[in-house]
Amino acid sequence: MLFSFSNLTSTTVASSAIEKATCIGKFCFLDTIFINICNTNHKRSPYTHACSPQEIEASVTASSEKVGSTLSITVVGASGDLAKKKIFPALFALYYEDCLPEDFTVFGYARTKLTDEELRNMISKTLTCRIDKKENCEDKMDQFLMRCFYYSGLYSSEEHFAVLDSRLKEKEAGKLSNRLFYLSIPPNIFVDVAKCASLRASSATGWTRVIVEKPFGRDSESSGELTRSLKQYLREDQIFRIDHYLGKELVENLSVLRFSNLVFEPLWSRNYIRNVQFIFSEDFGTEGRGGYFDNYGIIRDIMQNHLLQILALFAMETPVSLDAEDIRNEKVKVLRSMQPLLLENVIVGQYKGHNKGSKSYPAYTDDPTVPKGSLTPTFAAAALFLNNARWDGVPFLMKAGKALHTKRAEIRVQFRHVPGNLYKRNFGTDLDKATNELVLRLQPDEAIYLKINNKVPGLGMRLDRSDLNLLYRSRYPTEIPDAYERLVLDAIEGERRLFIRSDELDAAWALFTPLLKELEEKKIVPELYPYGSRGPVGAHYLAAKYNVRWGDLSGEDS
Ligand SMILES: NC(=O)C1=CN([C@@H]2O[C@H](COP(=O)(O)OP(=O)(O)OC[C@H]3O[C@@H](n4cnc5c(N)ncnc54)[C@H](OP(=O)(O)O)[C@@H]3O)[C@@H](O)[C@H]2O)C=CC1
Ligand SMILES: O=C1O[C@H](COP(=O)(O)O)[C@@H](O)[C@H](O)[C@H]1O
Repeated sequence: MLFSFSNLTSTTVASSAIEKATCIGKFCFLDTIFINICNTNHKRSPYTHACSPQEIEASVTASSEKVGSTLSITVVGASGDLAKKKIFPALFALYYEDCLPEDFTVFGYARTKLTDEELRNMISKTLTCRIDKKENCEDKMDQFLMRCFYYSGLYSSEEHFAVLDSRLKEKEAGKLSNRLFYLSIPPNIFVDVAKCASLRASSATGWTRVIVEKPFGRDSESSGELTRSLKQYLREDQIFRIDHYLGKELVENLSVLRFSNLVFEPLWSRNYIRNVQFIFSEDFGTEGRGGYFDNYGIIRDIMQNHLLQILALFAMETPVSLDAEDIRNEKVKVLRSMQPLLLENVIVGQYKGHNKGSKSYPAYTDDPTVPKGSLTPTFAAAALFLNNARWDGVPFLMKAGKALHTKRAEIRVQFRHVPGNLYKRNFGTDLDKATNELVLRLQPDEAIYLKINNKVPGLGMRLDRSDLNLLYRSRYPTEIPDAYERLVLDAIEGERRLFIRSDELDAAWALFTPLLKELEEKKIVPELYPYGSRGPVGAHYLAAKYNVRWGDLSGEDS
Protein backbone atom coordinates (compact mmCIF):
# COMPACT_ATOMS: atom_id res chain seq x y z
CA MET A 1 0.00 0.00 0.00
CA LEU A 2 1.37 3.39 -0.93
CA PHE A 3 0.95 6.33 1.39
CA SER A 4 1.71 9.76 0.09
CA PHE A 5 2.99 12.74 2.01
CA SER A 6 1.00 15.13 -0.16
CA ASN A 7 -2.50 15.43 1.09
CA LEU A 8 -4.13 16.43 -2.17
CA THR A 9 -7.57 17.89 -2.52
CA SER A 10 -9.44 18.27 -5.81
CA THR A 11 -7.49 19.58 -8.75
CA THR A 12 -8.53 22.39 -11.03
CA VAL A 13 -6.05 21.56 -13.79
CA ALA A 14 -6.35 18.90 -16.49
CA SER A 15 -3.73 16.23 -15.90
CA SER A 16 -2.51 16.36 -19.53
CA ALA A 17 -1.59 19.98 -18.96
CA ILE A 18 0.24 19.08 -15.79
CA GLU A 19 2.27 16.46 -17.65
CA LYS A 20 3.41 19.15 -20.05
CA ALA A 21 4.59 21.51 -17.36
CA THR A 22 8.29 22.31 -17.27
CA CYS A 23 10.35 23.99 -14.57
CA ILE A 24 13.17 26.45 -14.93
CA GLY A 25 15.02 27.10 -11.73
CA LYS A 26 12.33 27.42 -9.13
CA PHE A 27 9.57 28.39 -11.51
CA CYS A 28 7.20 26.04 -13.26
CA PHE A 29 5.35 26.97 -16.43
CA LEU A 30 2.01 25.39 -16.99
CA ASP A 31 0.31 26.79 -20.08
CA THR A 32 -0.39 30.33 -18.97
CA ILE A 33 -0.17 29.59 -15.25
CA PHE A 34 3.05 30.69 -13.61
CA ILE A 35 3.72 29.01 -10.29
CA ASN A 36 6.45 29.63 -7.81
CA ILE A 37 6.83 26.04 -6.69
CA CYS A 38 9.87 26.44 -4.56
CA ASN A 39 8.80 29.61 -2.88
CA THR A 40 12.19 31.11 -2.30
CA ASN A 41 13.32 34.57 -3.20
CA HIS A 42 16.84 33.37 -3.85
CA LYS A 43 17.42 33.36 -7.59
CA ARG A 44 20.66 31.49 -8.00
CA SER A 45 20.04 28.31 -9.92
CA PRO A 46 21.05 28.20 -13.58
CA TYR A 47 19.81 24.63 -13.70
CA THR A 48 16.52 23.39 -14.98
CA HIS A 49 14.87 20.70 -12.99
CA ALA A 50 11.91 18.46 -13.39
CA CYS A 51 9.12 18.93 -10.88
CA SER A 52 7.00 15.84 -10.56
CA PRO A 53 3.42 16.08 -11.84
CA GLN A 54 2.29 15.43 -8.26
CA GLU A 55 4.25 18.42 -6.97
CA ILE A 56 2.92 20.66 -9.68
CA GLU A 57 -0.61 19.42 -9.10
CA ALA A 58 -0.31 20.00 -5.36
CA SER A 59 0.93 23.52 -5.82
CA VAL A 60 -1.59 24.44 -8.50
CA THR A 61 -4.46 23.21 -6.37
CA ALA A 62 -3.23 24.86 -3.27
CA SER A 63 -2.24 28.13 -4.89
CA SER A 64 -5.64 28.48 -6.49
CA GLU A 65 -7.15 28.24 -3.03
CA LYS A 66 -4.69 30.01 -0.78
CA VAL A 67 -2.69 33.15 -0.84
CA GLY A 68 0.93 33.10 0.37
CA SER A 69 2.92 30.04 1.32
CA THR A 70 5.07 28.77 4.13
CA LEU A 71 8.03 26.44 4.47
CA SER A 72 8.53 24.20 7.51
CA ILE A 73 11.84 22.44 7.97
CA THR A 74 11.82 19.66 10.54
CA VAL A 75 15.20 18.37 11.64
CA VAL A 76 14.57 14.86 12.96
CA GLY A 77 17.43 13.95 15.30
CA ALA A 78 17.84 17.60 16.28
CA SER A 79 19.81 16.73 19.42
CA GLY A 80 22.52 14.98 17.41
CA ASP A 81 26.01 15.78 16.26
CA LEU A 82 25.24 16.46 12.59
CA ALA A 83 22.26 18.66 13.38
CA LYS A 84 24.35 20.82 15.70
CA LYS A 85 27.50 20.88 13.59
CA LYS A 86 26.04 21.25 10.13
CA ILE A 87 22.29 21.44 9.67
CA PHE A 88 21.28 24.29 11.98
CA PRO A 89 24.32 26.38 10.96
CA ALA A 90 23.45 25.76 7.29
CA LEU A 91 19.86 26.85 7.89
CA PHE A 92 21.02 30.00 9.62
CA ALA A 93 23.47 30.76 6.79
CA LEU A 94 20.62 30.40 4.28
CA TYR A 95 18.48 32.73 6.33
CA TYR A 96 21.37 35.16 6.68
CA GLU A 97 21.89 35.14 2.92
CA ASP A 98 18.15 35.69 2.33
CA CYS A 99 17.76 32.33 0.68
CA LEU A 100 14.83 31.12 2.74
CA PRO A 101 11.27 32.18 1.98
CA GLU A 102 9.87 34.97 4.06
CA ASP A 103 7.53 32.67 5.95
CA PHE A 104 9.51 29.73 7.29
CA THR A 105 9.67 27.75 10.51
CA VAL A 106 12.32 25.35 11.77
CA PHE A 107 11.32 22.47 14.02
CA GLY A 108 13.70 20.25 15.95
CA TYR A 109 12.40 16.76 16.72
CA ALA A 110 14.14 14.13 18.86
CA ARG A 111 13.57 12.04 21.99
CA THR A 112 15.69 14.28 24.23
CA LYS A 113 13.47 16.56 26.28
CA LEU A 114 14.19 20.18 25.38
CA THR A 115 12.18 23.36 25.49
CA ASP A 116 12.12 25.76 22.54
CA GLU A 117 14.46 27.96 24.54
CA GLU A 118 16.91 25.13 25.18
CA LEU A 119 16.96 24.25 21.49
CA ARG A 120 17.65 27.91 20.67
CA ASN A 121 20.52 28.00 23.16
CA MET A 122 21.94 24.84 21.68
CA ILE A 123 21.71 26.22 18.15
CA SER A 124 23.06 29.66 19.01
CA LYS A 125 26.32 28.14 20.25
CA THR A 126 27.07 26.85 16.76
CA LEU A 127 26.05 29.85 14.64
CA THR A 128 28.58 31.98 12.84
CA CYS A 129 28.29 34.81 10.35
CA ARG A 130 29.90 35.27 6.99
CA ILE A 131 33.19 37.11 7.56
CA ASP A 132 32.41 40.08 5.35
CA LYS A 133 28.94 40.93 6.68
CA LYS A 134 29.22 40.89 10.41
CA GLU A 135 27.15 44.03 11.05
CA ASN A 136 23.66 42.57 11.34
CA CYS A 137 24.76 39.25 12.62
CA GLU A 138 23.39 39.39 16.15
CA ASP A 139 20.00 40.69 15.01
CA LYS A 140 19.78 38.09 12.28
CA MET A 141 20.62 35.34 14.75
CA ASP A 142 17.89 36.47 17.12
CA GLN A 143 15.38 36.66 14.29
CA PHE A 144 16.38 33.21 13.11
CA LEU A 145 16.20 31.67 16.56
CA MET A 146 12.68 33.03 17.06
CA ARG A 147 11.64 30.87 14.09
CA CYS A 148 13.04 27.70 15.75
CA PHE A 149 10.83 25.39 17.81
CA TYR A 150 11.21 22.00 19.37
CA TYR A 151 9.03 19.00 19.88
CA SER A 152 10.19 15.96 21.79
CA GLY A 153 8.83 12.65 20.56
CA LEU A 154 9.61 9.05 19.76
CA TYR A 155 10.70 8.08 16.28
CA SER A 156 8.16 5.28 15.97
CA SER A 157 5.18 7.00 17.56
CA GLU A 158 2.43 7.95 15.12
CA GLU A 159 0.76 9.78 17.95
CA HIS A 160 3.79 12.01 18.50
CA PHE A 161 4.05 12.76 14.80
CA ALA A 162 0.36 13.70 14.82
CA VAL A 163 1.14 16.28 17.51
CA LEU A 164 4.08 17.51 15.43
CA ASP A 165 1.66 17.82 12.50
CA SER A 166 -0.71 19.99 14.52
CA ARG A 167 2.17 22.19 15.68
CA LEU A 168 3.33 22.57 12.09
CA LYS A 169 -0.22 23.41 11.00
CA GLU A 170 -0.48 26.03 13.71
CA LYS A 171 2.61 27.79 12.33
CA GLU A 172 1.46 27.37 8.74
CA ALA A 173 -1.72 29.29 9.59
CA GLY A 174 -3.77 28.01 6.67
CA LYS A 175 -1.28 29.08 3.99
CA LEU A 176 0.03 26.88 1.20
CA SER A 177 2.44 24.73 3.15
CA ASN A 178 5.63 23.09 1.94
CA ARG A 179 7.44 20.74 4.29
CA LEU A 180 11.01 19.51 4.35
CA PHE A 181 12.01 16.76 6.77
CA TYR A 182 15.75 16.24 7.35
CA LEU A 183 16.38 12.74 8.75
CA SER A 184 19.54 13.31 10.74
CA ILE A 185 19.26 10.04 12.62
CA PRO A 186 20.85 6.59 12.56
CA PRO A 187 19.73 4.62 9.50
CA ASN A 188 17.97 1.88 11.47
CA ILE A 189 15.15 4.34 12.26
CA PHE A 190 14.79 5.99 8.80
CA VAL A 191 11.83 3.80 7.88
CA ASP A 192 10.02 4.25 11.21
CA VAL A 193 10.25 8.00 10.82
CA ALA A 194 9.22 7.93 7.15
CA LYS A 195 6.22 5.82 8.11
CA CYS A 196 5.07 7.93 11.07
CA ALA A 197 5.64 11.19 9.28
CA SER A 198 3.89 10.07 6.09
CA LEU A 199 0.93 8.76 8.01
CA ARG A 200 0.56 11.44 10.63
CA ALA A 201 2.62 14.53 9.78
CA SER A 202 1.22 14.71 6.29
CA SER A 203 -1.17 17.59 6.11
CA ALA A 204 1.08 19.78 3.94
CA THR A 205 -0.89 21.41 1.16
CA GLY A 206 2.17 21.98 -1.06
CA TRP A 207 5.11 19.63 -1.48
CA THR A 208 6.73 17.39 1.11
CA ARG A 209 10.35 16.31 0.70
CA VAL A 210 12.61 14.20 2.87
CA ILE A 211 16.39 14.47 3.03
CA VAL A 212 17.92 11.16 4.02
CA GLU A 213 21.44 11.01 5.40
CA LYS A 214 23.95 8.30 4.62
CA PRO A 215 24.66 5.45 5.13
CA PHE A 216 22.03 4.05 2.78
CA GLY A 217 22.50 0.46 3.86
CA ARG A 218 25.63 -1.65 4.38
CA ASP A 219 25.53 -3.59 1.11
CA SER A 220 23.35 -4.22 -1.96
CA GLU A 221 20.83 -6.25 -0.01
CA SER A 222 20.30 -3.89 2.92
CA SER A 223 20.33 -0.85 0.65
CA GLY A 224 17.69 -2.45 -1.63
CA GLU A 225 15.61 -3.29 1.42
CA LEU A 226 15.90 0.29 2.70
CA THR A 227 14.88 1.70 -0.68
CA ARG A 228 11.89 -0.64 -0.92
CA SER A 229 10.78 0.17 2.62
CA LEU A 230 11.09 3.93 2.13
CA LYS A 231 9.14 3.69 -1.10
CA GLN A 232 6.17 2.28 0.81
CA TYR A 233 5.80 5.74 2.28
CA LEU A 234 7.53 8.14 -0.08
CA ARG A 235 7.74 8.58 -3.82
CA GLU A 236 11.25 8.60 -5.32
CA ASP A 237 10.83 12.29 -6.19
CA GLN A 238 10.27 13.06 -2.48
CA ILE A 239 13.48 11.32 -1.36
CA PHE A 240 16.65 13.42 -1.38
CA ARG A 241 19.59 11.10 -0.57
CA ILE A 242 22.34 13.42 0.47
CA ASP A 243 26.05 12.95 -0.21
CA HIS A 244 27.55 16.13 1.15
CA TYR A 245 30.70 15.80 -0.96
CA LEU A 246 28.57 16.61 -4.01
CA GLY A 247 27.77 19.95 -2.38
CA LYS A 248 31.40 20.98 -2.03
CA GLU A 249 32.37 24.00 -4.10
CA LEU A 250 35.19 22.31 -5.99
CA VAL A 251 33.10 19.28 -6.82
CA GLU A 252 30.47 21.61 -8.31
CA ASN A 253 33.26 23.24 -10.25
CA LEU A 254 34.54 19.97 -11.69
CA SER A 255 31.96 19.96 -14.48
CA VAL A 256 32.34 23.71 -15.08
CA LEU A 257 36.08 23.31 -15.46
CA ARG A 258 35.73 20.44 -17.83
CA PHE A 259 32.75 21.42 -19.95
CA SER A 260 33.21 25.16 -20.23
CA ASN A 261 36.94 25.33 -20.99
CA LEU A 262 38.09 24.18 -24.38
CA VAL A 263 41.51 23.26 -23.06
CA PHE A 264 40.41 20.43 -20.74
CA GLU A 265 37.70 18.36 -22.39
CA PRO A 266 39.85 17.25 -25.38
CA LEU A 267 42.43 15.91 -22.90
CA TRP A 268 39.85 14.08 -20.75
CA SER A 269 40.50 10.49 -21.84
CA ARG A 270 42.94 7.60 -21.90
CA ASN A 271 44.76 9.36 -24.74
CA TYR A 272 46.22 11.97 -22.43
CA ILE A 273 45.48 10.95 -18.86
CA ARG A 274 47.77 8.39 -17.19
CA ASN A 275 45.85 7.97 -13.95
CA VAL A 276 43.38 9.79 -11.71
CA GLN A 277 43.55 9.85 -7.92
CA PHE A 278 40.76 10.57 -5.44
CA ILE A 279 42.23 11.16 -2.02
CA PHE A 280 40.55 11.70 1.33
CA SER A 281 42.68 12.12 4.41
CA GLU A 282 41.72 13.14 7.95
CA ASP A 283 44.17 14.00 10.70
CA PHE A 284 41.90 12.72 13.46
CA GLY A 285 40.53 9.31 14.28
CA THR A 286 37.00 8.09 14.82
CA GLU A 287 36.83 9.90 18.16
CA GLY A 288 33.28 9.78 19.50
CA ARG A 289 31.92 7.91 16.46
CA GLY A 290 33.62 4.55 16.96
CA GLY A 291 30.32 2.77 17.62
CA TYR A 292 28.92 3.86 14.25
CA PHE A 293 32.19 3.50 12.41
CA ASP A 294 32.96 -0.03 13.46
CA ASN A 295 29.81 -1.26 11.76
CA TYR A 296 30.79 0.47 8.51
CA GLY A 297 34.52 1.07 8.08
CA ILE A 298 36.24 3.50 5.76
CA ILE A 299 35.18 1.80 2.51
CA ARG A 300 31.48 2.25 3.29
CA ASP A 301 32.00 5.57 5.10
CA ILE A 302 33.97 7.37 2.39
CA MET A 303 34.77 5.34 -0.73
CA GLN A 304 31.46 3.78 -1.72
CA ASN A 305 29.76 7.17 -1.58
CA HIS A 306 31.87 10.36 -1.49
CA LEU A 307 34.83 9.24 -3.60
CA LEU A 308 32.78 7.12 -5.99
CA GLN A 309 30.34 9.96 -6.60
CA ILE A 310 33.19 12.29 -7.47
CA LEU A 311 34.72 9.65 -9.71
CA ALA A 312 31.41 9.26 -11.55
CA LEU A 313 31.17 13.02 -12.11
CA PHE A 314 34.77 13.12 -13.23
CA ALA A 315 34.50 10.29 -15.73
CA MET A 316 31.00 10.78 -17.15
CA GLU A 317 30.31 11.64 -20.77
CA THR A 318 28.93 15.08 -21.57
CA PRO A 319 25.31 15.05 -20.36
CA VAL A 320 22.56 16.09 -22.75
CA SER A 321 21.83 19.06 -20.49
CA LEU A 322 22.35 20.24 -16.92
CA ASP A 323 19.04 18.69 -15.95
CA ALA A 324 19.32 16.42 -12.90
CA GLU A 325 18.13 13.36 -14.80
CA ASP A 326 20.57 13.89 -17.66
CA ILE A 327 23.51 14.23 -15.28
CA ARG A 328 22.48 11.27 -13.16
CA ASN A 329 21.93 9.14 -16.29
CA GLU A 330 25.55 9.73 -17.26
CA LYS A 331 26.83 9.02 -13.75
CA VAL A 332 24.96 5.72 -13.63
CA LYS A 333 26.58 4.68 -16.92
CA VAL A 334 30.01 5.25 -15.39
CA LEU A 335 29.14 3.25 -12.29
CA ARG A 336 27.75 0.42 -14.36
CA SER A 337 30.77 0.26 -16.63
CA MET A 338 33.23 -0.22 -13.80
CA GLN A 339 35.09 -3.52 -13.63
CA PRO A 340 34.43 -5.66 -10.55
CA LEU A 341 36.62 -4.50 -7.71
CA LEU A 342 39.16 -7.24 -6.95
CA LEU A 343 40.64 -7.94 -3.54
CA GLU A 344 44.11 -7.89 -5.10
CA ASN A 345 43.46 -4.26 -6.07
CA VAL A 346 42.65 -3.15 -2.55
CA ILE A 347 44.66 -2.69 0.61
CA VAL A 348 43.23 -1.96 4.04
CA GLY A 349 44.77 -0.47 7.16
CA GLN A 350 43.92 0.44 10.73
CA TYR A 351 45.58 3.05 12.92
CA LYS A 352 47.49 2.08 15.99
CA GLY A 353 48.52 4.15 18.99
CA HIS A 354 51.47 6.44 18.71
CA ASN A 355 53.49 8.65 21.06
CA LYS A 356 54.84 11.92 19.76
CA GLY A 357 56.85 13.97 22.24
CA SER A 358 54.74 14.25 25.35
CA LYS A 359 51.51 13.56 23.46
CA SER A 360 50.08 10.13 22.97
CA TYR A 361 47.56 9.25 20.29
CA PRO A 362 45.14 6.34 20.72
CA ALA A 363 44.76 3.27 18.57
CA TYR A 364 41.41 2.75 16.85
CA THR A 365 40.74 -0.22 19.13
CA ASP A 366 41.39 1.91 22.25
CA ASP A 367 37.95 3.46 21.69
CA PRO A 368 35.67 1.85 24.32
CA THR A 369 32.85 1.61 21.74
CA VAL A 370 35.05 -0.44 19.36
CA PRO A 371 35.30 -4.19 20.02
CA LYS A 372 38.79 -5.38 20.93
CA GLY A 373 40.43 -7.09 17.97
CA SER A 374 38.17 -5.28 15.47
CA LEU A 375 39.31 -5.76 11.86
CA THR A 376 37.39 -2.72 10.61
CA PRO A 377 39.56 -0.70 8.23
CA THR A 378 40.18 2.95 9.02
CA PHE A 379 42.25 3.25 5.84
CA ALA A 380 41.83 1.79 2.36
CA ALA A 381 43.36 2.24 -1.06
CA ALA A 382 41.91 0.77 -4.23
CA ALA A 383 42.58 0.67 -7.96
CA LEU A 384 39.47 0.76 -10.13
CA PHE A 385 39.04 0.46 -13.88
CA LEU A 386 36.34 1.43 -16.32
CA ASN A 387 35.26 -0.71 -19.24
CA ASN A 388 34.58 1.97 -21.76
CA ALA A 389 36.27 3.51 -24.76
CA ARG A 390 37.20 6.74 -23.01
CA TRP A 391 38.88 5.24 -19.96
CA ASP A 392 40.03 1.77 -21.00
CA GLY A 393 43.18 0.87 -19.01
CA VAL A 394 43.38 4.09 -16.97
CA PRO A 395 43.81 3.37 -13.25
CA PHE A 396 41.43 5.34 -11.05
CA LEU A 397 42.99 5.20 -7.62
CA MET A 398 41.18 5.93 -4.40
CA LYS A 399 42.75 6.43 -1.02
CA ALA A 400 40.86 7.23 2.17
CA GLY A 401 42.05 7.24 5.72
CA LYS A 402 41.49 8.51 9.23
CA ALA A 403 44.19 9.51 11.72
CA LEU A 404 46.70 10.39 9.00
CA HIS A 405 49.27 13.18 8.94
CA THR A 406 47.03 15.75 7.28
CA LYS A 407 43.42 16.74 6.60
CA ARG A 408 42.90 16.99 2.89
CA ALA A 409 40.66 15.95 0.01
CA GLU A 410 41.90 16.13 -3.55
CA ILE A 411 41.39 14.96 -7.08
CA ARG A 412 44.70 14.56 -8.91
CA VAL A 413 44.91 14.01 -12.64
CA GLN A 414 48.30 12.84 -13.86
CA PHE A 415 48.84 13.32 -17.57
CA ARG A 416 50.94 11.21 -19.91
CA HIS A 417 54.51 11.93 -20.90
CA VAL A 418 55.17 14.31 -23.77
CA PRO A 419 56.07 12.02 -26.70
CA GLY A 420 59.60 12.67 -27.96
CA ASN A 421 60.09 15.41 -25.39
CA LEU A 422 62.72 17.82 -26.72
CA TYR A 423 63.69 18.73 -23.18
CA LYS A 424 64.05 15.19 -21.97
CA ARG A 425 67.62 15.60 -20.81
CA ASN A 426 66.66 18.52 -18.57
CA PHE A 427 64.61 16.20 -16.40
CA GLY A 428 67.24 13.61 -15.56
CA THR A 429 66.11 10.00 -15.37
CA ASP A 430 62.76 10.49 -13.66
CA LEU A 431 60.51 11.49 -16.52
CA ASP A 432 57.38 11.05 -14.37
CA LYS A 433 58.40 14.24 -12.63
CA ALA A 434 58.05 16.09 -15.90
CA THR A 435 54.45 15.22 -16.60
CA ASN A 436 51.63 17.67 -16.10
CA GLU A 437 49.33 17.22 -13.16
CA LEU A 438 46.01 18.92 -12.56
CA VAL A 439 44.98 19.12 -8.91
CA LEU A 440 41.57 20.06 -7.55
CA ARG A 441 41.98 20.58 -3.84
CA LEU A 442 38.50 20.21 -2.39
CA GLN A 443 39.64 21.12 1.12
CA PRO A 444 41.10 22.79 3.02
CA ASP A 445 42.12 25.98 1.25
CA GLU A 446 40.30 25.25 -1.98
CA ALA A 447 42.44 25.51 -5.09
CA ILE A 448 42.87 24.30 -8.64
CA TYR A 449 46.38 24.14 -9.93
CA LEU A 450 48.15 22.75 -12.93
CA LYS A 451 51.72 21.62 -12.63
CA ILE A 452 53.68 22.66 -15.65
CA ASN A 453 57.30 22.81 -16.79
CA ASN A 454 58.74 26.24 -17.12
CA LYS A 455 62.05 27.77 -18.05
CA VAL A 456 63.93 29.38 -15.19
CA PRO A 457 64.60 32.97 -16.30
CA GLY A 458 68.21 33.57 -17.28
CA LEU A 459 70.70 32.83 -19.97
CA GLY A 460 70.88 29.11 -19.36
CA MET A 461 68.25 26.48 -20.09
CA ARG A 462 67.16 25.19 -16.77
CA LEU A 463 63.64 23.88 -16.34
CA ASP A 464 61.53 24.29 -13.30
CA ARG A 465 58.29 22.68 -12.10
CA SER A 466 55.80 25.38 -11.27
CA ASP A 467 52.07 25.79 -10.80
CA LEU A 468 49.41 27.72 -12.62
CA ASN A 469 47.48 28.27 -9.46
CA LEU A 470 43.92 29.32 -8.81
CA LEU A 471 43.86 29.70 -5.06
CA TYR A 472 40.30 30.46 -4.06
CA ARG A 473 41.11 32.58 -1.03
CA SER A 474 43.16 34.97 -3.21
CA ARG A 475 40.80 35.07 -6.16
CA TYR A 476 37.48 34.95 -4.28
CA PRO A 477 37.93 36.52 -0.85
CA THR A 478 34.37 35.74 0.30
CA GLU A 479 33.79 32.71 2.48
CA ILE A 480 32.81 29.57 0.59
CA PRO A 481 29.38 28.22 1.60
CA ASP A 482 29.35 24.92 3.40
CA ALA A 483 28.20 21.93 1.34
CA TYR A 484 25.12 21.52 3.54
CA GLU A 485 23.93 25.03 2.69
CA ARG A 486 23.95 24.30 -1.01
CA LEU A 487 22.27 20.93 -0.59
CA VAL A 488 19.52 22.06 1.78
CA LEU A 489 18.75 24.96 -0.56
CA ASP A 490 18.67 22.56 -3.51
CA ALA A 491 16.19 20.35 -1.69
CA ILE A 492 14.02 23.39 -0.96
CA GLU A 493 14.20 24.38 -4.62
CA GLY A 494 13.46 20.83 -5.77
CA GLU A 495 16.83 20.59 -7.51
CA ARG A 496 17.88 16.93 -7.50
CA ARG A 497 21.11 17.13 -9.48
CA LEU A 498 23.34 16.69 -6.42
CA PHE A 499 21.27 13.98 -4.75
CA ILE A 500 21.67 10.26 -5.33
CA ARG A 501 19.05 8.48 -7.42
CA SER A 502 18.16 4.94 -6.39
CA ASP A 503 19.73 3.35 -9.48
CA GLU A 504 23.01 5.18 -8.76
CA LEU A 505 22.91 3.79 -5.26
CA ASP A 506 22.26 0.26 -6.55
CA ALA A 507 25.18 0.51 -8.98
CA ALA A 508 27.50 1.85 -6.27
CA TRP A 509 26.65 -1.01 -3.94
CA ALA A 510 26.89 -3.58 -6.75
CA LEU A 511 30.49 -2.48 -7.23
CA PHE A 512 31.53 -2.60 -3.57
CA THR A 513 29.41 -5.38 -2.05
CA PRO A 514 31.38 -8.41 -3.36
CA LEU A 515 34.64 -6.84 -2.17
CA LEU A 516 33.25 -5.99 1.27
CA LYS A 517 31.90 -9.54 1.64
CA GLU A 518 35.25 -11.03 0.66
CA LEU A 519 37.15 -8.80 3.08
CA GLU A 520 34.80 -9.81 5.88
CA GLU A 521 34.51 -13.51 5.04
CA LYS A 522 38.26 -13.92 4.67
CA LYS A 523 38.81 -11.84 7.81
CA ILE A 524 41.50 -9.79 6.06
CA VAL A 525 43.74 -8.26 8.71
CA PRO A 526 44.34 -4.54 8.11
CA GLU A 527 47.91 -3.28 7.96
CA LEU A 528 48.58 -1.22 11.09
CA TYR A 529 49.84 2.35 10.68
CA PRO A 530 50.72 4.83 13.41
CA TYR A 531 48.21 7.58 14.22
CA GLY A 532 49.39 10.70 12.41
CA SER A 533 51.47 8.86 9.80
CA ARG A 534 51.06 8.73 6.01
CA GLY A 535 49.23 5.41 6.20
CA PRO A 536 50.21 1.84 5.33
CA VAL A 537 53.08 1.30 2.95
CA GLY A 538 50.86 -1.20 1.10
CA ALA A 539 49.15 1.75 -0.59
CA HIS A 540 52.43 2.56 -2.35
CA TYR A 541 52.88 -1.02 -3.55
CA LEU A 542 49.34 -1.02 -4.90
CA ALA A 543 49.95 2.22 -6.81
CA ALA A 544 53.34 1.01 -8.06
CA LYS A 545 51.66 -2.06 -9.56
CA TYR A 546 50.02 0.35 -12.00
CA ASN A 547 53.07 2.63 -12.38
CA VAL A 548 51.42 5.27 -10.28
CA ARG A 549 52.94 7.46 -7.62
CA TRP A 550 50.51 9.02 -5.18
CA GLY A 551 50.39 12.80 -5.43
CA ASP A 552 52.16 14.76 -2.75
CA LEU A 553 49.70 15.70 -0.01
CA SER A 554 52.15 17.80 1.90
CA GLY A 555 50.66 20.91 0.34
CA GLU A 556 54.16 22.04 -0.64
CA ASP A 557 53.35 21.64 -4.28
CA SER A 558 50.80 24.40 -4.50
N1 LIG B 1 28.01 13.41 12.38
C1 LIG B 1 28.56 13.50 11.18
O1 LIG B 1 29.59 14.14 10.96
C2 LIG B 1 27.90 12.81 10.01
C3 LIG B 1 26.74 12.08 10.17
N2 LIG B 1 26.14 11.49 9.09
C4 LIG B 1 24.88 10.74 9.24
O2 LIG B 1 23.88 11.62 9.72
C5 LIG B 1 23.00 10.96 10.61
C6 LIG B 1 23.04 11.65 11.94
O3 LIG B 1 24.36 11.66 12.43
P1 LIG B 1 24.75 12.10 13.91
O4 LIG B 1 24.07 13.37 14.24
O5 LIG B 1 26.20 12.00 14.01
O6 LIG B 1 24.10 10.94 14.74
P2 LIG B 1 23.84 10.84 16.29
O7 LIG B 1 24.37 9.53 16.74
O8 LIG B 1 24.29 12.06 17.00
O9 LIG B 1 22.26 10.68 16.31
C7 LIG B 1 21.35 11.76 16.05
C8 LIG B 1 20.22 11.67 17.06
O10 LIG B 1 19.50 10.46 16.85
C9 LIG B 1 19.08 9.94 18.11
N3 LIG B 1 19.63 8.58 18.23
C10 LIG B 1 20.92 8.22 18.30
N4 LIG B 1 21.04 6.89 18.39
C11 LIG B 1 19.79 6.40 18.38
C12 LIG B 1 19.26 5.10 18.42
N5 LIG B 1 20.03 4.02 18.48
N6 LIG B 1 17.92 4.96 18.37
C13 LIG B 1 17.12 6.03 18.27
N7 LIG B 1 17.59 7.29 18.22
C14 LIG B 1 18.90 7.48 18.27
C15 LIG B 1 19.63 10.83 19.19
O11 LIG B 1 18.62 11.75 19.56
P3 LIG B 1 17.65 11.52 20.79
O12 LIG B 1 18.30 10.57 21.73
O13 LIG B 1 17.47 12.88 21.37
O14 LIG B 1 16.42 10.99 20.17
C16 LIG B 1 20.72 11.61 18.50
O15 LIG B 1 20.89 12.89 19.04
C17 LIG B 1 23.49 9.51 10.66
O16 LIG B 1 22.78 8.77 9.69
C18 LIG B 1 24.95 9.62 10.25
O17 LIG B 1 25.43 8.43 9.70
C19 LIG B 1 26.63 11.63 7.82
C20 LIG B 1 27.78 12.35 7.61
C21 LIG B 1 28.53 12.96 8.66
O1 LIG C 1 30.46 11.48 5.68
C1 LIG C 1 31.43 11.65 6.37
O2 LIG C 1 32.20 12.74 6.17
C2 LIG C 1 33.09 13.21 7.16
C3 LIG C 1 34.05 14.14 6.45
O3 LIG C 1 33.37 15.22 5.92
P1 LIG C 1 34.14 16.58 5.63
O4 LIG C 1 33.17 17.39 4.88
O5 LIG C 1 34.50 17.15 6.97
O6 LIG C 1 35.36 16.23 4.86
C4 LIG C 1 33.82 12.09 7.85
O7 LIG C 1 34.57 12.60 8.93
C5 LIG C 1 32.83 11.08 8.36
O8 LIG C 1 33.52 9.97 8.89
C6 LIG C 1 31.91 10.60 7.26
O9 LIG C 1 30.85 9.85 7.82
